Amino acid sequence: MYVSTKEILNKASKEFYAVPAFNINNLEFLMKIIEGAVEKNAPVIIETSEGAIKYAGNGDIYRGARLFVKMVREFAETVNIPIALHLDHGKHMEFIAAAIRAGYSSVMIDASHEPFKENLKITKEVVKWAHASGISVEAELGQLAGIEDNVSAEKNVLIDPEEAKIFVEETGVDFLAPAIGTSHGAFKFKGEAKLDFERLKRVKELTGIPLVLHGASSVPEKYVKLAEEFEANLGGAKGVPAEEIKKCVKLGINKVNTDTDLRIAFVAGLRKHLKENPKEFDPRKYFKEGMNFVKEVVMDRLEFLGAAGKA
Ligand SMILES: O=C(COP(=O)(O)O)NO
Ligand SMILES: [Ca+2]
Ligand code: NA
Ligand SMILES: [Zn+2]
Repeated sequence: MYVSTKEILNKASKEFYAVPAFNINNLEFLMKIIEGAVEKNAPVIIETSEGAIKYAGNGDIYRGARLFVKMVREFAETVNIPIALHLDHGKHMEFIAAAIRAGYSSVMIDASHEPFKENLKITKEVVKWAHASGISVEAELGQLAGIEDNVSAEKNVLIDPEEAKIFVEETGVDFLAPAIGTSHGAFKFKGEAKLDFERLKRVKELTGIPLVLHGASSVPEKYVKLAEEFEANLGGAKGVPAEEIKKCVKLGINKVNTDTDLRIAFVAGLRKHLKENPKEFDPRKYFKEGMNFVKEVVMDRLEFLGAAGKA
């Protein structure tokens, strides 16, 4: 079923488990995410960044958004697990407009690089606008270091729990992404992962709404090693250990954004297959191994987040 993200996340918030939000850019990743979620009998959130929409629409934003809605709805309406489609890191109004018009389940307005008051103002407008079409909204407070699609933040600016309370009350936002120490991409931490659990606990207490963990890929050693065996160069790649993410779920994280792990799993399989099958030129064959690794990551994540069996 194609459902609202709010429905999926309110249930998860009540029962203290989390649902992964997997980023896609194409059919191949979408197929394996759905397959994995069906096998795990789990709800799943599909999300696309602004870059993914530009990529799919070949620059035509509305066409890209519409293509993803049609692909995801086609899958959702033929399986009996709840599936939502979410605009990830919406920063420009034309993407938010396209996602709302195309029929996304939810949109993120990411104005977290703006000063608090500005972020609040922008988010409040988007909430009014999206809610008028029955679409739920995610916003972000604080900044994740690293590249966020087209905005690069130098350093982590952690969320202020007291500000979060005011922000949620004033904007009516449906779910909130608190910056608590993660960052996007494959190179997250210099040393050990350090997430501010106390701060997360406080944000949940003061807001009481579903919370989102960005930059939540674990960058599993297994796929990094395999990719490097076949000439990848991912030296120093480091993610958030699954145990740390599980602690976040216990403290109130309900949506766990995962992009990098699928990319690394896929490229490991692709490199391996191409190297081992120099005669192969059928994409249905040479994509297969990487697609199966994507499915492995999906099923493992659904399991450890507690979403398995919750469809
Ligand atoms: O936050 C993410 C994904 O983060 P990763 O790079 O850790 O997969 N998307 O919005
Ligand atoms: Ca941001
Ligand atoms: Na998001
Ligand atoms: Zn993110």
